[in-house]
Amino acid sequence: MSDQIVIKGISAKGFHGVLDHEKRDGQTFVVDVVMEVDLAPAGASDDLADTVNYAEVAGDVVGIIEGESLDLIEAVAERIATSVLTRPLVEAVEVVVHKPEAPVGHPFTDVLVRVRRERETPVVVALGSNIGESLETLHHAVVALLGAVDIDAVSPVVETDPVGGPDQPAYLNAVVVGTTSASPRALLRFLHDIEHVHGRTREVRWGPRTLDLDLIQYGDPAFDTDVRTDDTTLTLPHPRAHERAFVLVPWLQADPEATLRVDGGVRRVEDLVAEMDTSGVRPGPEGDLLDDSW
Ligand SMILES: Nc1ncnc2c1ncn2[C@@H]1O[C@H](COP(=O)(O)OP(=O)(O)OP(=O)(O)O)[C@@H](O)[C@H]1O
Ligand SMILES: Nc1nc2c(c(=O)[nH]1)N=C(CO)CN2
Repeated sequence: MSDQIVIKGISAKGFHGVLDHEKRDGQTFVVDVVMEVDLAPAGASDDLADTVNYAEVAGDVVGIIEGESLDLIEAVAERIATSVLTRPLVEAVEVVVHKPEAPVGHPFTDVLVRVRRERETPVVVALGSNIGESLETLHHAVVALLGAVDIDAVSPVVETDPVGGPDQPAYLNAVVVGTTSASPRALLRFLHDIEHVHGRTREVRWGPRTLDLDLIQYGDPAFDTDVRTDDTTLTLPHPRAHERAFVLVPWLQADPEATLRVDGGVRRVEDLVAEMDTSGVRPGPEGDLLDDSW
């Protein structure tokens, strides 16, 4: 990602510092923020909703400078970085906090700290294949996912009866859980690119496919940090995940503590699985999808 939104020289009075007089009298702090954001969607749509409103970010930064008194500019920078990363479109942020009136005791022009923080959002990706060498395809897809996802766990492979669509062969399904610094849309594009490499075409709804990668969840509903969107090009959480044993059974195997937002409420995947018919899901070929012995 090379696109950036840069705000330089946001200036406000704060009361941060180790010394008593710094906390009492205050001084000027100056902040630069560099946000890594995919600007192509806003470039095409000319719509503020597709990007990050820099005025809002500047307002948040001033709020932190003027807010709770901290000892260290490191802590000020960290709070600003955390605040900027709550915006789902920001994939990474660099924050510089300058303290040009710092009590250094010698002539100087500036003192500053610089931090860079990347988003590390928990994500769940479901994989399916029922055409070609499905096991090999799933293995290659999991390895390709490493380009955007730090993988925490890969489920065992399950063999599943097809759900919906025309008459078609059984599927191999699996689920990957991990974290990503990519935005939801950037991650979906990445998934589509992997599908494309494996010759995925979209002709029949729920029809047979060489490879299907679905973004099931982005963020953690247990901490209310999951992204919710009704947009048909990216719906989160995936609108059919809660009723699909071929997603929930392997997901539970990969993460026994998993939770999913269903109709606005947070449900344990373990409970959802206990309530559903799982007779169409069987153990698949044994082995580790990340292992290159396939
Ligand atoms: N959470 C999501 N994960 C993946 N694709 C999504 C998601 N939300 C919306 N989509 C959109 O759905 C479109 C169709 O995706 P796809 O062809 O994989 O559907 P499908 O696998 O046949 O059906 P299903 O969506 O029920 O799994 C994609 O172009 C994508 O933009
Ligand atoms: N068993 C199974 N059935 C499906 C699957 C799948 O991955 N496994 N994917 C579908 C559309 O995404 C439709 N039906």
